[in-house]
Amino acid sequence: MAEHPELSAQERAGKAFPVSWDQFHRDCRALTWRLNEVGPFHAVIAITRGGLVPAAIVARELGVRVIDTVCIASYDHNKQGDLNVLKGVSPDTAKLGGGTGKGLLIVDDLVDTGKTGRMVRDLLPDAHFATVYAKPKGRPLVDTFITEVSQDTWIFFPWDTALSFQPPIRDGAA
Ligand SMILES: O=P(O)(O)OC[C@H]1O[C@H](OP(=O)(O)OP(=O)(O)O)[C@H](O)[C@@H]1O
Ligand SMILES: Nc1nc2[nH]cnc2c(=O)[nH]1
Ligand SMILES: [Mg+2]
Repeated sequence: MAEHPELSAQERAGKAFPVSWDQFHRDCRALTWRLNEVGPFHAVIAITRGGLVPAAIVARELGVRVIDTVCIASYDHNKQGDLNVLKGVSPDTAKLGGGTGKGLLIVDDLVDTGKTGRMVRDLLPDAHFATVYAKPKGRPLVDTFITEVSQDTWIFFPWDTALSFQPPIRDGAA
């Protein structure tokens, strides 16, 4: 970050990895196949907001109906600032996890630098932490993930994007 402070994380990333709804759904189902070998889980905890969509799909596939959130804000659009825990797990969920998160499944869309992952690990050290995508810096913090992308890739999620015209590759499209 210090090398190009004027650039956003997205601009520094360079490569774009756009993900469609269909692809995301398939990746979440693939994640659940792996998680099904690890559970059962008492509850699913979504790291908002990006974790809400994968958490809904994973909870549906695992048959888990207790769903909680940890609300963390770090990137303001695409620049990472200080992490801010706006809401922790509810007392009911904390009790299910024996205080340390044992038997709880934390879900997020991705790990990048690992700062968010580190914070949830500190909150619930014995919980299982799953993400759909992982970049190398954050990967050691995740127990289960599906696809690794390089650190200089920016993932575009379907809820942040819309279909738009693309110029032909011959004319210089990326
Ligand atoms: O590994 P890190 O470098 O911490 O980055 C990963 C986090 O960044 C994004 O969330 P963001 O803070 O942008 O909030 P959002 O989920 O509400 O979009 C993403 O959903 C992860 O939670
Ligand atoms: N959408 C999106 N948000 C992020 N937050 C941290 N890294 C990323 C990324 O690659 N894509
Ligand atoms: Mg997030």
